[in-house]
Amino acid sequence: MSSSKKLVELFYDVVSPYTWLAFEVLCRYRNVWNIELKFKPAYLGGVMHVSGNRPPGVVPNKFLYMTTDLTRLSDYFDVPLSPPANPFEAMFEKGSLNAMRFVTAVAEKEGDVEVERVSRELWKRIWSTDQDITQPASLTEAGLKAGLSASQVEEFLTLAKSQPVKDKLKSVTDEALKHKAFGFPLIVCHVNGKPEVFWGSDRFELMAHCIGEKWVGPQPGKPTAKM
Ligand SMILES: N[C@@H](CCC(=O)N[C@@H](CS)C(=O)NCC(=O)O)C(=O)O
Repeated sequence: MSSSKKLVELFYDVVSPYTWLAFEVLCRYRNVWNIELKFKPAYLGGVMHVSGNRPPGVVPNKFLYMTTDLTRLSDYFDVPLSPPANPFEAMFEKGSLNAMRFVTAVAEKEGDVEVERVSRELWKRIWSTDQDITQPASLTEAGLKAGLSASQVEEFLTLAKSQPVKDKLKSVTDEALKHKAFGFPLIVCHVNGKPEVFWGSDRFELMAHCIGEKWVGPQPGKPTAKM
């Protein structure tokens, strides 16, 4: 990493639709801003539990608002978000523990490219095509689509059940909690040795200001405003 590059860490969990937006934006800006983007797969359930927070979707009016909000955001960010038929089942009953252990296993053995691709495929399943992300067959499908070989997928499925990978996911989640996380996306920008912590996919303008960069909308490569 060139010394002038600012380190930007994205703490994420594929159970979070807002985090998918932040993930895609940061992937787009990675080559526009002078940053090194570091993926930090973590477990939102743990963050919620330890911080004493409650998922926003459990308040019925907030849930309704979020459904509308996500539809608008999908268009604005150009990310194919589409809520599952039963978001409560997908988010709270099935959850993302297995999926995030799988991503953690990939992160332990592979580089950013693989982690990015596998994470995106899992997000597509839960937040676009309404598919399971808990079963080994589901993780296998996501892994293969992300370009992993069948033997790599097999290895990561086994690793995901191992204590070191479980501990790693917990330690990254603890790291987010040390930054006082209460939800995701949690984006930590290291500016002059100091961590600047942002929550949400709606803080990019402020974040850009803090790191001395320019926010030009969610699609930096494309012309702005539809007139
Ligand atoms: N305003 C934020 C909302 C992000 C959000 O609601 N994230 C959820 C997970 S999908 C969360 O962590 N919520 C915690 C809370 O609302 O306190 C955004 O636009 O990104």
